[in-house]
Amino acid sequence: MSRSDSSPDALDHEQLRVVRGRRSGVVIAVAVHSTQAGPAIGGCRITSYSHWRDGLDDVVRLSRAMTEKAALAGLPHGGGKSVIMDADAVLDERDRLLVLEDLAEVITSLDGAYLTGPDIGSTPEDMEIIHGLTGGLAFCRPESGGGSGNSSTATARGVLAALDAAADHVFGTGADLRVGVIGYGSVGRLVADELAARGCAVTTGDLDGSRRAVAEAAGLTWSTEDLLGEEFDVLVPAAVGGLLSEERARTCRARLIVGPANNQLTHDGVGSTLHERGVTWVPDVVASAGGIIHAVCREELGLTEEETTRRITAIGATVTEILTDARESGTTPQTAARDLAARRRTAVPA
Ligand SMILES: NC(=O)c1ccc[n+]([C@@H]2O[C@H](COP(=O)([O-])OP(=O)(O)OC[C@H]3O[C@@H](n4cnc5c(N)ncnc54)[C@H](O)[C@@H]3O)[C@@H](O)[C@H]2O)c1
Repeated sequence: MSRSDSSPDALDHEQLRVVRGRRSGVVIAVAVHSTQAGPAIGGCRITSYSHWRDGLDDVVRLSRAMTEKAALAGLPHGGGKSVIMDADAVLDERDRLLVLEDLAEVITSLDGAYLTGPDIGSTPEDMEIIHGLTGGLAFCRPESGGGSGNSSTATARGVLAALDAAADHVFGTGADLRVGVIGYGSVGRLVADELAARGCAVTTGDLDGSRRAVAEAAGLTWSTEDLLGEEFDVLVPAAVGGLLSEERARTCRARLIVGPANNQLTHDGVGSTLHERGVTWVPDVVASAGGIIHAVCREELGLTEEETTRRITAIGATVTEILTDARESGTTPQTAARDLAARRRTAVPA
């Protein structure tokens, strides 16, 4: 490791850099969890923390999850993540550039071990800038710059593949589903609208009430209630992470939970609570991978859109494998996903 850190969670990381940017003065952390299968990939999160240690915890946790996500998706990559710990520092365009230059400097110093992409607070346009400054170490650039563009459509496609496979596993093929979608944003909207178009009874809600008219026009029921407490066959978390706490896992009334939000569980034990209550939870590292599969396949591997779509849809087969393994071995889907990721990490195709 490049820097010693008191957090034991960071000790399984190959590299961890925490710097105060010399141009911006902002604290930036970059974590490379693994390069075993190839260079680490993972987005750049720009957000504010009450203490820099919280940002460090985030980058460590998120980069480890990226190693699992890349392995489960069959990508020739390990996991990494970067965190810029002051969202206010990028409000002004000139200041934003200084922060991006600082981040690019850290990425360059890692000698190709880490490639970044967009995450909360960062954009495809930011990736264009970092791509230029680092000589190509950023993905998900705008289509106008030769990149693969917005990842929401691919992410939604992956969520639908995961949902279809999991619903077949839990309810049997062709069941009429009542679905709740938490968050009617870029991905949630695509998933909710598609399910409604297929004839499912879909309820959605969003902190942003201005989305209600669009949702209702698409045939959805709008709710201002906490959808975790409502009765659904399937619940799709498509808002922020950390939605499923121990307490909420004990009271939630859905039978299946599958969605794109990253880091849905507040801690690993929540997965066991859901399992004990007979709620099937599809790990977000599997369900949310469509976007990154699209970016890597199009920008790096040079695959056609058709082949890329095939790889995204294969998320469904991975979900079936995980849920079948969990059922047969009596473990949680989380444990089954980790085991499968470990097996795939050593056998990643190009
Ligand atoms: N966009 C992608 O390609 C992608 C890829 C992987 C994972 N994800 C994850 O999926 C989730 C959704 O991504 P997105 O791109 O649609 O984000 P988004 O910001 O476009 O949409 C999220 C929506 O959730 C709403 N929201 C926030 N907190 C809420 C709450 N407590 N209750 C109800 N609504 C709430 C927001 O108002 C917003 O409309 C995020 O967690 C993101 O990290 C997205």
